[in-house]
Amino acid sequence: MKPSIEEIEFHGIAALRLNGPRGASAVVSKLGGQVLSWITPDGRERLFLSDKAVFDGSVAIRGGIPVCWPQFAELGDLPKHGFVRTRTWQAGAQRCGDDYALATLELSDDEATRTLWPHSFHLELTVMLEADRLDLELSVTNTGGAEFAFTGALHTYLRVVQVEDVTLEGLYGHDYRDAANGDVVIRDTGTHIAVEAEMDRVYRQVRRPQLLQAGNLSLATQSQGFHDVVVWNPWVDKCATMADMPADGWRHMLCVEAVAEQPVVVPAGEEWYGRQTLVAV
Ligand SMILES: O=P(O)(O)OC[C@H]1O[C@@H](O)[C@H](O)[C@@H](O)[C@@H]1O
Repeated sequence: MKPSIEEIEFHGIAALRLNGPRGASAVVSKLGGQVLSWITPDGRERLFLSDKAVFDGSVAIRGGIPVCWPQFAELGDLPKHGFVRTRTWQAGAQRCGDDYALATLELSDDEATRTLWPHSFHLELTVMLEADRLDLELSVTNTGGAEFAFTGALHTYLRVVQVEDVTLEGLYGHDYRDAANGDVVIRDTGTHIAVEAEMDRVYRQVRRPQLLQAGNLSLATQSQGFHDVVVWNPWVDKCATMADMPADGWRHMLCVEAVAEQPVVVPAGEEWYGRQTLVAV
């Protein structure tokens, strides 16, 4: 079947389904401009979506690939992770070829966003699905008359069978801020990371791709424009405090996020791009 794109309802909300080559598919919700599902040709769902996720826009949808913007985490006075996760984006350009399907979602400032953050902007999230690969690009255009600065992330929730059994390679030799342990900055000296407790690490200036290995399944991630990588798992206790996570949710996810932790300055009229690529290998 040739790649195609259709408008669907997913958990009761408007979304686009990208049907890619060899049976690959992805679902992108208009709420949040958020990828919620990515299935590779082997039939496996690669993204975690919480069974208790809320789809009414009152809180961000827990799982998939939320867009955090114009603030990452609590690095400022805005709501945590900014405000675009709970806004409705508009469908933009769509294109399909023999080996890809591509869709763009767009969001601009309005009165409500300007009340929170007094700047004019236009965001485009472009999702390109190929057989074993998913590319996300966030473009930020400053449509106002003065420069602004933002932090942000593509907050990717990877689905894993059992997080205790996975390793993540590619972060050797990088400094990280350990947000789960008093924000101390540590240099990673291990060849890989294993998750054995709550983990909330901001790896800085990451230059290499990361490789998530889980038994005979591997997934590579790489980012451009976003210079930092966050590795996050809430583990048992924090997960238990999260209303939109099942008790065992922590076990089935690992966030490997493409992050801009240092403020990115966009002059008036200019554009910035950041990307994250996920490849099933
Ligand atoms: O619950 P939220 O707002 O989606 O945030 C989830 C997590 O997102 C991660 O990016 C942060 O590093 C964590 O500190 C945070 O807890």
